[in-house]
Amino acid sequence: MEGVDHLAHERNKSEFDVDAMKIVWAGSPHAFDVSDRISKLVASDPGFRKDNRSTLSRKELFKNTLRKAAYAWKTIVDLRLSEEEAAKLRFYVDEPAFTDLHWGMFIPAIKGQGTEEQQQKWLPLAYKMQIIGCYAQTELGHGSNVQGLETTATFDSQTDEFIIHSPTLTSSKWWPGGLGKVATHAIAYARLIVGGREHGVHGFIVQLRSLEDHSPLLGITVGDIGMKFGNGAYNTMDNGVLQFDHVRIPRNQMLMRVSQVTCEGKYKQSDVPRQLVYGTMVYVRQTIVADASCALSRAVCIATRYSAVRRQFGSQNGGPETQVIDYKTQQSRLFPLLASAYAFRFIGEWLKWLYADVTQRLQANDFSTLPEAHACTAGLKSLTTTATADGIEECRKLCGGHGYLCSSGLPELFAVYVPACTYEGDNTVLLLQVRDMSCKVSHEDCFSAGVQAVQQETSRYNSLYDSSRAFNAMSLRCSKSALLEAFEARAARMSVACAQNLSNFDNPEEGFAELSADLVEAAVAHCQLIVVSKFIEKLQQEIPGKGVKQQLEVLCNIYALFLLHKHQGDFLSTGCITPKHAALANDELRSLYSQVRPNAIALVDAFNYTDHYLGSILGCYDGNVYPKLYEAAWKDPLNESVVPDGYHLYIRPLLKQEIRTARL
Ligand SMILES: CC/C=C\C/C=C\C/C=C\C/C=C/C(=O)SCCNC(=O)CCNC(=O)[C@H](O)C(C)(C)COP(=O)(O)OP(=O)(O)OC[C@H]1O[C@@H](n2cnc3c(N)ncnc32)[C@H](O)[C@@H]1OP(=O)(O)O
Ligand SMILES: Cc1cc2nc3c(=O)[nH]c(=O)nc-3n(C[C@H](O)[C@H](O)[C@H](O)COP(=O)(O)OP(=O)(O)OC[C@H]3O[C@@H](n4cnc5c(N)ncnc54)[C@H](O)[C@@H]3O)c2cc1C
Repeated sequence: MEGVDHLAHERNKSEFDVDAMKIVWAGSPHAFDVSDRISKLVASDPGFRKDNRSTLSRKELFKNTLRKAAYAWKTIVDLRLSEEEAAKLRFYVDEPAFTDLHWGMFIPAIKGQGTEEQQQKWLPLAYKMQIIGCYAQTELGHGSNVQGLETTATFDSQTDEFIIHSPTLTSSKWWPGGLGKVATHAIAYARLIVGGREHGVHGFIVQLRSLEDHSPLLGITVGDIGMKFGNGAYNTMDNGVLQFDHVRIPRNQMLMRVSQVTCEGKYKQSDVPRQLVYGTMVYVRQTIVADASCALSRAVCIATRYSAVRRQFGSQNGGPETQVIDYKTQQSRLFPLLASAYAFRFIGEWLKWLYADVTQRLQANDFSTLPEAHACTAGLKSLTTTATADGIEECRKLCGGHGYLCSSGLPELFAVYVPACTYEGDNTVLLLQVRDMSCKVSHEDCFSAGVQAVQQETSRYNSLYDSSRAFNAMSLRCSKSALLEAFEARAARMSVACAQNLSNFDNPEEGFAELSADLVEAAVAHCQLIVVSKFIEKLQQEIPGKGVKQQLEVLCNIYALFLLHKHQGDFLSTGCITPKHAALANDELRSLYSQVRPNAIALVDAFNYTDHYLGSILGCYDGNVYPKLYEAAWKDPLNESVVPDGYHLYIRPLLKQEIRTARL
């Protein structure tokens, strides 16, 4: 029935103020207002329709993306949207496009690595989209190993130019989004050579295409790298290939905040650390963490609403069957993901704060917190994207057969999301960067000390071990500090074990390589500790709204106890908890799931997603799933004719046993 809310009875059960939770989720009343307004604007504009993506050919899909990007820009300009509103609009349009890289990497790279003069020249053009940029770092032969890039930038003092060149096939730029068909400019990373000496990888602004007719400039070979995973999905993006054949650019197009080349051919390194060349990646990794909560919450919203609609088994005396959300197994798979979505929201907020703090310090030439920012963004990007990709797939399974339909929205969401585990740094490679993060992570101090500090860490571990032995059922249930200490003790113990094993090797590099799988596990433990500690910190703030804080307390406990249950081997083997505690944690989880159950629908309503953004029949707000699935099936292009194309050629001869003579 049109207009009936099939989930109203679920909404009536909720025990907290959903509107207040919407503000907590958005971050502030202002952020809620912007997000709410812009999401509705996009949802109500047919120009942003997206329900036909999976049936379009690549060419149609890409042209449609170009149209939408142009239409989005027109909307932004016509409505004079602020930078914040424009970013939200691109977010809710919900289609990977060249604009992501233009706004998300090209502009930040110029801001972070360009001199004042370079920023003044290039940023106004980029802000008005009079040039469109991409971020061309990865090559066919090297992605993770940035120092292994082969493209060269050789200074020619005679002409005051750099010559950008791809000396080998493997030096071809490969993957940059927006490069394939759209970008007019690139930040290209190349090995700098001045006076025959190499100075490592630096960024250069290179024009690729004519601003008149879009043809590639002299010496540039450029194109798309081909279809990627999934129908529709990330194929709206023109990931590209690029070769330079001795392309000349003026000297002042090397990004020169970190180091400079003078017209006499002198290479000068400023006080700024070399790692700032990697600064754009730190920025984007931080935004990827915030995005993880969006993607996971979207999948969880779909799976939760559908689980309340779907019924299987358990009918008593002809009454309705059981809603699948009432099965304990469904709850134990779904509710930890709901809790993770909230946990990632808050860690994203914290990381945003951390990044803003580092940026402010960098502007004042204080580079002291850069290593920690790098370790935290790398580790948390890895943790949250892995959990989100796995979580989306779990949500698909939680929706049974219908989750496999494109109209559930979940296959496309997974296909679009899963490369987040690879881009901006492969998740394993990034976890290996967490080696500098401290064993002494607490909620005041999340950073630094170094795995080598074995003695200090061992004594820290011992004291944590003593306090964690004081655990009992009450402390697991009521005391956040007991939980936090268990996570601290586990992370500390795992780091100490790595450090002790490392000290058995004469050559640290060899030890590091040999023990890298253990180091990765220790890094995950640290990152989980940070997420738990920041969730607890969030709860220490004032949170207005009836019952809102209580719901968040429950979710925080679920997040922590679920991890404790899942990784109980680590917790038990490090002696942080006893088998009895592990069993108590499990009992407590079941009780927490029962507390979430009546609030589950309201907790996903708090994400405030429009049906347009969700893009899922199973997740639609009114829960009117079956008529919508039935209707959508008939709209499939295959159903345009009753007898399919190909009947006379392939089906009829088969039925008439003429197949051996038919020409296939
Ligand atoms: C709003 C946002 C919108 C849009 C964008 C979002 C999504 C769009 C979708 C996709 C876009 C995708 C883009 C890309 O993928 S761009 C390419 C990204 N590439 C990578 O991430 C490569 C991964 N590799 C690396 O980051 C590094 O090379 C790696 C850290 C793995 C290398 O380590 P290594 O130690 O071998 O390197 P060195 O260069 O020798 O470094 C030595 C030293 O420096 C420290 N370090 C490394 N990276 C950083 C950094 N980023 N910041 C600060 N410090 C850094 C490193 O730890 C070493 O320290 P130390 O041990 O103390 O010497
Ligand atoms: C959709 C998408 C969009 C992208 N967009 C861009 C873009 O806009 N600009 C750009 O420049 N790049 C882009 N990239 C490239 C991306 O950044 C790289 O693919 C990524 O950094 C991984 O590097 P790689 O491909 O070299 O993986 P590899 O390093 O070759 O990884 C292969 C395997 O080796 C393992 N491995 C590698 N090194 C180590 C190690 N030291 N220790 C242990 N294991 C290791 C990895 O864990 C992985 O399992 C994009 C990639 C994708 C998929």
